[in-house]
Amino acid sequence: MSRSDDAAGGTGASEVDVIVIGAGPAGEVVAGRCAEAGLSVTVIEHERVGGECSYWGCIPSKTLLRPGEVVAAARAVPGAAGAVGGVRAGVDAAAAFARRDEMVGGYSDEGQLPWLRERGVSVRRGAGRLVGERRVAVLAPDGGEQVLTATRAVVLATGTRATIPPVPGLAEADPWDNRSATGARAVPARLAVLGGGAVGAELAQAFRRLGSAEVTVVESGPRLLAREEPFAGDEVRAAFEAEGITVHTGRRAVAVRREAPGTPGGPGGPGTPRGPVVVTLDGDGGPEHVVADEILVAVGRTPATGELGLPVVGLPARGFVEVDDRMRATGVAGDWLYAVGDVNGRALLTHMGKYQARVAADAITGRLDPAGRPAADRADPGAVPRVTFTDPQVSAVGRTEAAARAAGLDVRAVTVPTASVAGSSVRGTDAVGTSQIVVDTARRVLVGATFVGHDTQEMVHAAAIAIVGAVPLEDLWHAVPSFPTVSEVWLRLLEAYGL
Ligand SMILES: Cc1cc2nc3c(=O)[nH]c(=O)nc-3n(C[C@H](O)[C@H](O)[C@H](O)COP(=O)(O)OP(=O)(O)OC[C@H]3O[C@@H](n4cnc5c(N)ncnc54)[C@H](O)[C@@H]3O)c2cc1C
Ligand SMILES: NC(=O)c1ccc[n+]([C@@H]2O[C@H](COP(=O)([O-])OP(=O)(O)OC[C@H]3O[C@@H](n4cnc5c(N)ncnc54)[C@H](O)[C@@H]3O)[C@@H](O)[C@H]2O)c1
Repeated sequence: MSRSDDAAGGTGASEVDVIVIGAGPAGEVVAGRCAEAGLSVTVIEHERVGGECSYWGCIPSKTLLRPGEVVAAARAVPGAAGAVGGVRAGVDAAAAFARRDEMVGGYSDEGQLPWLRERGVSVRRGAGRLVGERRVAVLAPDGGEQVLTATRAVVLATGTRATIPPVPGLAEADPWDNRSATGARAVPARLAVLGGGAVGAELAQAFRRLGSAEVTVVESGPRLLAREEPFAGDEVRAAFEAEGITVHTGRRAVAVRREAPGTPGGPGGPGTPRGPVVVTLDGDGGPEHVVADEILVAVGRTPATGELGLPVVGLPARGFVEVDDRMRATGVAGDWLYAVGDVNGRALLTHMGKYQARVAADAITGRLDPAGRPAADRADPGAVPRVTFTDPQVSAVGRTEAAARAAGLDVRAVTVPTASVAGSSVRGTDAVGTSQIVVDTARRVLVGATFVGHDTQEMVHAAAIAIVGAVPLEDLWHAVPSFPTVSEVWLRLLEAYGL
């Protein structure tokens, strides 16, 4: 089988071992790992190799959060505080945007191609869609179409797009989604954010610290970060309110109006300023309207499956592609169709998509896992790590207390203040947050852990290892945390449990 690399525009082979549709983080990894195992692989991408994460997700959002985080951290350290102004005054938005541009490679995927090239993966530019069993049509940017055949497997890795809810007037108001927000070139004076999940919370704080005078988060559920422990959302809310971000929970936008959309080239003509947007809220307890200069929609994700031709193989035309633990699409016979990453809806996180990609590649190539077992997803749902990069951070892995009980586990949760250890105080005067472990009382092992606080992002992997390794509490007792680190919170938690 030929291994032509047509990333530069060649034609490539029409029959290969594996075809991957979508070259985001999940698609890249499944393609690379299959190729490393000696298979011929073509990956089809209609935008940029690297996907949402690289250009409009993880990377730009974390880059835009970072300046505000550093300035806030410095302000909490007597001796350093004088070197920076106020939390927002110290942030240079133009320089932050320039750094963002650098981190996204100037929105070019040139830097992402060598990794695939080195593995002999062929990249086809165009939109892929299923046209039969193991058959995929590629619609090239020039309108040409070619049908490719996979002798072994087709892997769907097309990810998701921002969901725009059917709120009257919202679409006409030309709202921001994660792409426009992470790609912003100016800071709106007033920003309204619909949705208080990870996207909404991170970007609300990023823009407040980049200089937005008013940021208002409207969340329909009872709290921010609903997937996490309730105390996490409450503590992030308290931090938001302390720095002037308004949070409305239990409220929905029922109408949106923008007098003059005024986008460059739009109804108001090139360069016309956009008029303010007025968001009408339902529910009680707060204002009826929020007025802002931009409105960011962050209410969840819609799988990019509508154009994939799924009915051809007997699957519903839209929605997430359901998979088994080997990442095979359920309901499709013959073990040839796989789905990895956001598109299967299991865990919408880059690292989990890449883990699923390794599982799928090994399932396709027949490689056993390091323990000699057939490749399978053994992390989800019990050991999914996640970090929300707000300040304070919410770093968690495994099940929340409620999710553990819902899964039928008999658990006991203990909490301690993250600030109860010297490492937190040495870091600064602003220590906040709660840390918690959720313990399976029958096995005396961790099934969940959450650390809210500063610099907790690096603590979560220790908890992941404790959960995946099913380390008994009695053994964890001998894992001595260094002094003075924030990790000493582990010791406080074990003591709180009664050890
Ligand atoms: C603002 C924001 C911040 C985030 N921050 C984090 C974070 O900090 N950490 C984290 O773990 N996750 C984060 N995420 C989630 C993360 O971005 C996704 O989980 C991840 O990008 C999913 O990877 P994927 O490969 O499954 O899909 P995607 O990254 O969406 O890639 C799919 C690719 O498929 C292509 N494609 C789609 N349809 C077709 C087609 N028919 N033919 C050819 N190509 C096609 C697309 O162009 C795209 O390149 C964030 C998301 C957002 C929106
Ligand atoms: N740091 C990270 O790892 C990170 C950062 C960003 C995104 N992500 C991933 O991206 C995924 C998508 O994030 P997201 O924040 O878009 O979705 P989400 O599902 O996490 O949160 C969306 C929120 O919007 C609320 N909502 C829904 N409809 C609403 C409406 N009409 N009005 C007001 N609120 C409404 C929901 O109650 C929910 O709390 C997440 O699942 C997460 O895994 C991860």
